[in-house]
Amino acid sequence: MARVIDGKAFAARVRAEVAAHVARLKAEHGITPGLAVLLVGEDPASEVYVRSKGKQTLEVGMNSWEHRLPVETSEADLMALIDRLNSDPAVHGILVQLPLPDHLNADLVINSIDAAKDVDGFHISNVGLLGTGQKSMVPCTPLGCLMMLRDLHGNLSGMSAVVVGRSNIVGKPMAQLLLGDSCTVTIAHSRTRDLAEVCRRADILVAAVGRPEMIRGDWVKPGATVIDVGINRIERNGKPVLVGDVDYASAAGVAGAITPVPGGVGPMTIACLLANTLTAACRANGLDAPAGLTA
Ligand SMILES: NC(=O)C1=CN([C@@H]2O[C@H](COP(=O)(O)OP(=O)(O)OC[C@H]3O[C@@H](n4cnc5c(N)ncnc54)[C@H](OP(=O)(O)O)[C@@H]3O)[C@@H](O)[C@H]2O)C=CC1
Ligand SMILES: Nc1nc(=O)c2c([nH]1)NC[C@@H]1CN(c3ccc(C(=O)N[C@@H](CCC(=O)O)C(=O)O)cc3)C=[N+]21
Repeated sequence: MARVIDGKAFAARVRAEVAAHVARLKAEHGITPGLAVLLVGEDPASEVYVRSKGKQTLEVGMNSWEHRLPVETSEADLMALIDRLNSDPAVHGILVQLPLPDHLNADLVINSIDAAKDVDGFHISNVGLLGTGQKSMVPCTPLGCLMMLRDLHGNLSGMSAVVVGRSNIVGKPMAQLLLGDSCTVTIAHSRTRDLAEVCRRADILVAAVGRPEMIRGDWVKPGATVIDVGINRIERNGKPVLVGDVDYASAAGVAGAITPVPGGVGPMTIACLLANTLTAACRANGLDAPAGLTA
């Protein structure tokens, strides 16, 4: 049976490390890192995440602001708020919760955030910096996956990595980070032929598809490390349950290590958001960001 990678415990360690650095920043430099989260409309899943982010931000000693805006908020009003936060020196990180309502252009909104405060790493400047191997803000979910992989394997150099999914928020940045660590990277997607065969080549298999339990045990190379990014709410025996993009029951029998859902990648995403806010606060004040909490 595969070793289960405990993302919840790992995330708690990351948060403790962030909290220690925050305490030192306050004591030695008088700086308190601050994160502003913007939520437009009332998506129930987003509500849960935003509340959880706010709570954990305060727990590590940072300032937290939540801006809840009505669903009919105009692009101009949202961007005016972002402008204010961009020029507020107490705000080191700005996150606009996605998805946005249809009448708002997410690219336009995200690119109006000061790239140095873009703790999601979605701004076009950060995407370009990551792609060219320069210092940037790195998307939280892929960063969390990378931290777990480095912890497990030490050096990823030369390993064969397959990322299933090519979204801008998970699949593509994940592939860039694995490439940066010298993996041989394949990006698979809905048009990939023989997906099962492609997956079976992976020493590291990252699933970011959004299809409940699509990746089965016989797609997994024996001993491979499986990272399941998927968060799918389905009904089983009449009860709502959370499952990943990997069929855990069959994959755990074949893999060498696997992340569960829940308790795997999800908690690491929020821990990395706090790490990125700390990184942004350090850099805004001309200080180095703590190694180990960045890519
Ligand atoms: N744990 C966490 O912190 C986070 C979890 N998530 C979860 O991760 C999953 C992926 O999210 P996200 O990247 O935003 O999703 P998107 O819907 O943006 O992208 C899904 C990707 O999967 C590909 N895909 C869809 N169906 C198939 C298929 N049958 N075979 C192969 N590839 C397929 C799509 O291919 P194509 O491009 O060809 O359409 C696309 O590239 C979701 O379950 C989401 O909830 C997301 C963010 C954070
Ligand atoms: N601008 C932006 N940045 C994001 O990073 C972002 C976003 N928008 N929109 C939505 C997705 C999704 N996402 C998750 C965060 C935490 C868990 C998480 O903590 N999951 C728990 C379970 C939580 C539950 O029970 O619902 C777990 O997997 O154990 C999951 C998913 C961040 N996202």
